[in-house]
Amino acid sequence: MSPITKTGVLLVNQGTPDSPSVADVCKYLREFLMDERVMDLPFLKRWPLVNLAIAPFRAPKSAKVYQQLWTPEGSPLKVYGYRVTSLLQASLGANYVVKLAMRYQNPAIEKALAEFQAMGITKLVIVPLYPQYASATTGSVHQKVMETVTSWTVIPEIRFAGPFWHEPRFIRAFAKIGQKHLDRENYEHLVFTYHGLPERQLHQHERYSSCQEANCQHELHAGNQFCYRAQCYATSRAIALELGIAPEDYSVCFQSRLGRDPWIQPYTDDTLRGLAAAGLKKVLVFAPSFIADCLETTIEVGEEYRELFEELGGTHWQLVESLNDDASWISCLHQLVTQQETPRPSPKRSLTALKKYPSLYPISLN
Ligand SMILES: C=CC1=C(C)c2cc3[nH]c(cc4nc(cc5[nH]c(cc1n2)c(C)c5CCC(=O)O)C(CCC(=O)O)=C4C)c(C)c3C=C
Ligand SMILES: [Fe+2]
Ligand SMILES: [Fe+2]
Repeated sequence: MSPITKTGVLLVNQGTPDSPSVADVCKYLREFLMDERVMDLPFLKRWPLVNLAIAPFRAPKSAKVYQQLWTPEGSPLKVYGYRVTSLLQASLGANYVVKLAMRYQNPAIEKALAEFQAMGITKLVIVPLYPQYASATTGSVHQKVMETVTSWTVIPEIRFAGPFWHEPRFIRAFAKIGQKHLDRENYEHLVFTYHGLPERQLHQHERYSSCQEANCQHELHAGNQFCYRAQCYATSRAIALELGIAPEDYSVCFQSRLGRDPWIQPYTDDTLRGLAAAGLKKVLVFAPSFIADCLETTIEVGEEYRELFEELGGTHWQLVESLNDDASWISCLHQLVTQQETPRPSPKRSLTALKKYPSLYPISLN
């Protein structure tokens, strides 16, 4: 029997409820928020907080919003996930088997990995679909995959691709979609809004990435390369550079705060209040911590923040569509899968991104 030479590719996104019913949303929230990397509290504090307070009270409210988001084919995150999986399979060809998994709920990571195992595949590329690294997202996917394969007799060769906050194909894909809006309307300002994180999680990141700088939003280099906040600012700089937008003409902010603890600032609602107070009325909004439209983009940014901006006197709050099944995004994924390793900020490597986006790495790395 000839050995299996195919490479398994597992695309992994955050996950979404199986249906927009209160019961399924509650199940999803429980699994999601019981992840210690998401709610970084000891089990005895996390369990009652999630199961007795947050999930049962949040589920009915979130279910209503999911009902607004739901399409006839299902949740957009999953619908686009499957489309991207087929398109990437076509792009990579017969030497690869591409599957989709979600970190929480379905399709489950364990099931996808078991299918690869049953096929005899011993070489895997895992692609967490988060452009910027966070322990709560990318880190959690890595952990789940490693926990799953740890009991196997033959542990496959595994490469974790990304993060890809600086990949030129990713930057250009977002810029190209944004440019269509800029061609149609004369926007006064750009906003880059990212999913937030509790501030204390950022400090944990900083310990691991040795980022001690208060101003990591201005610099990204080998020392702070895993700082989520620094990566978000670097993505924004790169997209703005690609579009020829000056630093004073865009703002970076963080959304989706949950609970009372401080999250990374500036908050998106404060930023848009500041823009409205400055008399700005036409704003184009990017959400580049997401690679597909989902609750946090379509509803939170596209509707809730738009309503707030309009109440404050704004006339245009236009969300740039996410990458979804865009051809340049598929080409970015192809590159992430087939390149030997994901380029990182380093003085020794000649990065395409470094040449194209020198301001991403503004300091000496010696
Ligand atoms: C982009 C990366 C994401 C980070 C970082 C992240 C951190 C994070 N999220 C929560 C709590 C919630 N997030 C919710 C939805 C949600 N989050 C992401 C991505 C990141 N989360 C996505 C893509 C989605 C949308 C999923 C969809 O079905 O469309 C939700 C559920 C929705 C709601 O009830 O509002 C919660 C809750 C925390 C606590 C956290 C960091 C610690
Ligand atoms: Fe989230
Ligand atoms: Fe930092």
